[in-house]
Amino acid sequence: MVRLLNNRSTSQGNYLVVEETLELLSRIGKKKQFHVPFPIQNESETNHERSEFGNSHAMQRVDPSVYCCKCYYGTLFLRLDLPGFTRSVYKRDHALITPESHVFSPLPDWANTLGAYLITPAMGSHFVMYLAKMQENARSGLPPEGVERLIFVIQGAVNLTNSSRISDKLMVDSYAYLPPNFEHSLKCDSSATLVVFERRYAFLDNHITEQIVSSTDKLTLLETPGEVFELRKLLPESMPYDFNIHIMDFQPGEFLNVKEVHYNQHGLLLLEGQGIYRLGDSWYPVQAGDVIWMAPFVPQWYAALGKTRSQYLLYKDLLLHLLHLLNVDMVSKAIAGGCFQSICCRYSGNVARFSSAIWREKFQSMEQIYAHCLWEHCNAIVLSWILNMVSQELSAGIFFVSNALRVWEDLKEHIDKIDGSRVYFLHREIVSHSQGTSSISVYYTRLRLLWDEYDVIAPFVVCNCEILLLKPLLSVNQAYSMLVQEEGQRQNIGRLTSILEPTALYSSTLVKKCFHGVCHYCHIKGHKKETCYKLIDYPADYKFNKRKGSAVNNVVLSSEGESTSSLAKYYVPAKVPTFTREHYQQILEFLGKDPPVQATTHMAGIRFVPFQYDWILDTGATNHMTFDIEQLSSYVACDSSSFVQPPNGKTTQIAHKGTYAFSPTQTLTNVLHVPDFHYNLLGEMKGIARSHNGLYILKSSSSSLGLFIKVLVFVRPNKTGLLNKNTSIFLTFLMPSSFNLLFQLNSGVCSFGFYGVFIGAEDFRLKILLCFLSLPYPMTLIVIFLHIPVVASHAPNYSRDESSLNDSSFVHAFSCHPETTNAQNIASGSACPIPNLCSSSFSIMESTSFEPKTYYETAHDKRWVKAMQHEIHALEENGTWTVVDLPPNKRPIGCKWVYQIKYNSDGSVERFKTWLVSKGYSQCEGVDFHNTFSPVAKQVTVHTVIVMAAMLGWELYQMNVFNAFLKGDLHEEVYMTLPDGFRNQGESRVCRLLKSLYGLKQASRQ
Ligand SMILES: NC(=O)N[C@H](N)C(=O)O
Repeated sequence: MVRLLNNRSTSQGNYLVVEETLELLSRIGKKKQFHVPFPIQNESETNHERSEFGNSHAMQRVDPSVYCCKCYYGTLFLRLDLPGFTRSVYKRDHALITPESHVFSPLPDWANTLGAYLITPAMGSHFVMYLAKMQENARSGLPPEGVERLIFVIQGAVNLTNSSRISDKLMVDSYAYLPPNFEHSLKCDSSATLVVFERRYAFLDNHITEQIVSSTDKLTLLETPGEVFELRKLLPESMPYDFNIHIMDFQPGEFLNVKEVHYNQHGLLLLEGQGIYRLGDSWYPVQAGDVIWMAPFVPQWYAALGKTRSQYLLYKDLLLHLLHLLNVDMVSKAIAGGCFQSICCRYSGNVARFSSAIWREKFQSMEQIYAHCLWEHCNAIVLSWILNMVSQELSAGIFFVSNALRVWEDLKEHIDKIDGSRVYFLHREIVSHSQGTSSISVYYTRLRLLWDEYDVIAPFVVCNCEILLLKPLLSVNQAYSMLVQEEGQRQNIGRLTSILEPTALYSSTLVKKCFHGVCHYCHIKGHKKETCYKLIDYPADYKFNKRKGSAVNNVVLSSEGESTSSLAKYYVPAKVPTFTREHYQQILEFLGKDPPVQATTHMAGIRFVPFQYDWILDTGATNHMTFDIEQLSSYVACDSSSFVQPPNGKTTQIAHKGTYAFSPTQTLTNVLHVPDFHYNLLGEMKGIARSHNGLYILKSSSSSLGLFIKVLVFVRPNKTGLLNKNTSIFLTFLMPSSFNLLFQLNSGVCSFGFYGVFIGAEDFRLKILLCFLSLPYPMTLIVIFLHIPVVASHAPNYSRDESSLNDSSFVHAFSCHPETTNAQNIASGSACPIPNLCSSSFSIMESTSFEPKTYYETAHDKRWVKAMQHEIHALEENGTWTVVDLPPNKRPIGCKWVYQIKYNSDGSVERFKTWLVSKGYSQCEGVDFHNTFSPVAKQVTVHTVIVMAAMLGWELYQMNVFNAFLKGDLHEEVYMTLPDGFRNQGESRVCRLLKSLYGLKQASRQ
């Protein structure tokens, strides 16, 4: 190494070359002093080369294809000797292709010629650069239509003949430019090596290019302001030529002054000398024979090193008139090489199309071409937007499409498939997104993102929430600041209310117990036998050393109105919505009580989701309306001029008019079917109901009167948050027969709610309170009456008064404590705990249907009734049972309906599905069953069959059987009660099961 540096050069370039070699060697464990095995080329060798090239300044010029064997520096030779080593590099925005990595193969359409493609569009270029090694009697082929060609001779000589039979002999350093579609032929008698550049010609106006034959020595040196290198250009600098080839000469030590970054792409062949090329962030020692591809905008810089001149040939595109077509975004996009190539391929495809002969015919004038250029420009920009926006997975599929509209439509089609489910997902996210403990700005930002996406992919849905009812409509920012203000206020008073947060409530007061008698069971004063803890078990939170007064929870209102906390830690989240003082007073008013000295309120809860098929009360609409024709028992079509006009000002078509039956005895006539609606609206109550204390008492077609009400019921949890195990609480609302059993609570959760629409009797108040008396132990029930005016003209208005925000006091509650309820009082009507329905307004977001849990929730919903009938029909068809009288000494197991709404991928309801499930847990081994097994195919078995069918070429048929237990005969004697809805009052007959049913011990378990 020392010898090398001393003998040849101390220039930085050599030093780097050698240093790099040493570093490489040290990395592979050969770090030791070594001698350059080959002497540096001497004059005679150089002369030999010169004679081979037959050209005066070919001192270092060699055939690049064999150059690796003749390199100047033994150090490089050493490196190339290493197994698998190459200096070639291929990166996203540049490539160095060195001679040892050239691969030659016969050039198509050329005779006796081997070619090595060095730069092609596969790299991202819009041109090709290749070496053509012509052998004896070699002949060239023609480039494809519309493609122009430039050849430069680097070794040997060729004869060029054109269609006019004019011939030119081209020696080393000679070149020829051959316009697109120009007939020509290159012939070689002995051998020649050419570097060839080809690209699709970008036709412009009426300009055409001409054949040029010349050599570098005939070219004049051009001015290079600010630069020191010598520059010659092989082609004229005129409009028709869309590229040029530069010959650039550098003396040792000279370098590019400008650290160039520009839109042009380059193909470079180093003809002589050596130096350092900087490409992007990489620095490459280069020498004669090396080829470089430079993508647009790759930072580039060259310094000539060594003792002799270095010279390179440089392809440079001149898309002056197409400059706008080059889209920086596309190139700068940080994507993997393959993708990048694809973009450029596609891009060059555009250019190619632009320049094709078809275009030439297509466009008559410059205006047309410019118009098309503009189109291409927009197209390219939109394409780059799309490509930059979509995920890598998606972009892979669209790289090859060059028309932005097509890409867009493809994507739309592609993504539309999941659009529905995305809409559904967004919808649900928006509906269920709650502020929780986050600040309004966090909440707002997240919600805004959801809304923005929703707005884009789903049509605008008119929302009648309170803020949106303001006139003039607030801007989003105004609404935001209004909410922030409100947030501030609430923080000041230390309360945070969120209607979507799970809420429930316990209220109890220090009102003196109303029952003064003695329990007949334990003989202790203050309660009755029915509510005696000794008899019915103590609640877990029962305080044995109890002081007067009941448990205190979240809010304690002293006479001074201060709040304190006590038992909250047991079962109430730290920040739960609380009652405001107004609410509390309202409740007390309902209860007909004076504000106590001390009162307590507990809250816990559930999320409230309305059922789409519920009827929204007292909407103020002139007519009753339903969105669903299926709900009408009889109807007639309306003519196309029938419209309703909701308060949003739009007119909406009425499709039908018909009758809706709430129950066999209660019907609504003249109900309009308005398909555009999302809810059922009960219009003006006049005529169908009379108002009484804010309740609407329905006049029904029969003599019995009904009451519409939506109720949420919360039960106070015990201390540990759990109801006593095995505790079933039956709340019996004494209503018309079908609603007798309202619900059963045997949940282990600390609080729960129930939501439903009931048709009650006229003396509802009395009966609802009476039922509380049958509670097993003291328990506070909060009944929340909800009234949801979707298009109500009397919906709360922000401007009404400053307390309007608190008007989310949709909760009208009353507390009922068995110990505090005076049945006599209530019966005599002196206590009036029924809230005013009219004022209980509550705006709620549209939501999806919920799945009923009990038969009673579905008994009057035609869809569920239909689904149940369908299931029964299928079971009977399959011979699942026969209906028999229950034999003596036999005990039937129960059964239960299970409901599920099946959704399409777009969130719309596909169908209402029901299953009849037997209560197999009450079966006894040896009586009702002996063995348990799996009468349905296991998934793995199905897979095996499919695999076998695929392997053996079987045909597979798929059929859908409505019942899971097509087979699965029962051998045991199992009796089951008749399913709900298919049993008459007092019916004693049962189903003798012949086939398995879900839930049976004999049924599937996997
Ligand atoms: N890398 C180069 O040599 N670039 C040239 N100076 C050019 O683009 O003009």
